[in-house]
Amino acid sequence: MLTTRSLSFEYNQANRFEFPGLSVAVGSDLLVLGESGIGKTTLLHLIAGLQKPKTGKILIGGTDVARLSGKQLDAFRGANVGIVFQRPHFIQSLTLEENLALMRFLGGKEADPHWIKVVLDGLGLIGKQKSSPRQLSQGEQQRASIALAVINQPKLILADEPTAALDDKNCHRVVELLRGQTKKMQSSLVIITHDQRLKADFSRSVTLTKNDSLRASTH
Ligand SMILES: Nc1ncnc2c1ncn2[C@@H]1O[C@H](COP(=O)(O)OP(=O)(O)OP(=O)(O)O)[C@@H](O)[C@H]1O
Repeated sequence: MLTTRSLSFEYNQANRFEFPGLSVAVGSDLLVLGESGIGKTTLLHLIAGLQKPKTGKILIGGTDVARLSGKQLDAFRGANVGIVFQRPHFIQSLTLEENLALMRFLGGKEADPHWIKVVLDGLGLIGKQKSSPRQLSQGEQQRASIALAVINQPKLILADEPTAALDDKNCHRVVELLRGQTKKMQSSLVIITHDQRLKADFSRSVTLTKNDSLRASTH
């Protein structure tokens, strides 16, 4: 479960943001849309605890991440937040299953080869566990980055432009996989994107907009 309230942030006078409150229930999802430069990645970084908000609360399963710092925050993020980046982040010298095992270690979870197989199977990657990330196709890499994000059974899955580089067929497939994993693990999913193709796939969306003072609106 994710709830944000009164979130604001500023890099400097010219780049100040006030974000709308978000609420995503367990097993549910939300699409956050907005044009380039509107603050989508900034919002994702605030929710993930990678940047500190100027004001506001970010509750993930009841814990206010805006109040955590240092090691507490790193441990909380590792165990509870899975991030799908636009370009996958792998350690190229490790196989796919070794990357997943390392992610579990970093999240403070026990190595669990059976669970790693279950996740790879669910994402259509079961034959690829011994492959190096660079041997995977672009679509396979994107599914592997979903595997990295969900391997620790996070309370919250954040996806930053996960479909930008994909064709229509793979775009909708990635969304279905993300939603399927979210339901299966009873997580909450937030997808942040400017990819308008996704709008039809989601019943709940928020569009970040800008006017005289930067503000955001909910639809
Ligand atoms: N470290 C920084 N210092 C100053 N300004 C920044 C910094 N990072 C981002 N910005 C500015 O803040 C604004 C929002 O950036 P952000 O990356 O959140 O936008 P975005 O909506 O994700 O854009 P895109 O879709 O192009 O990735 C931009 O105008 C950007 O130039």
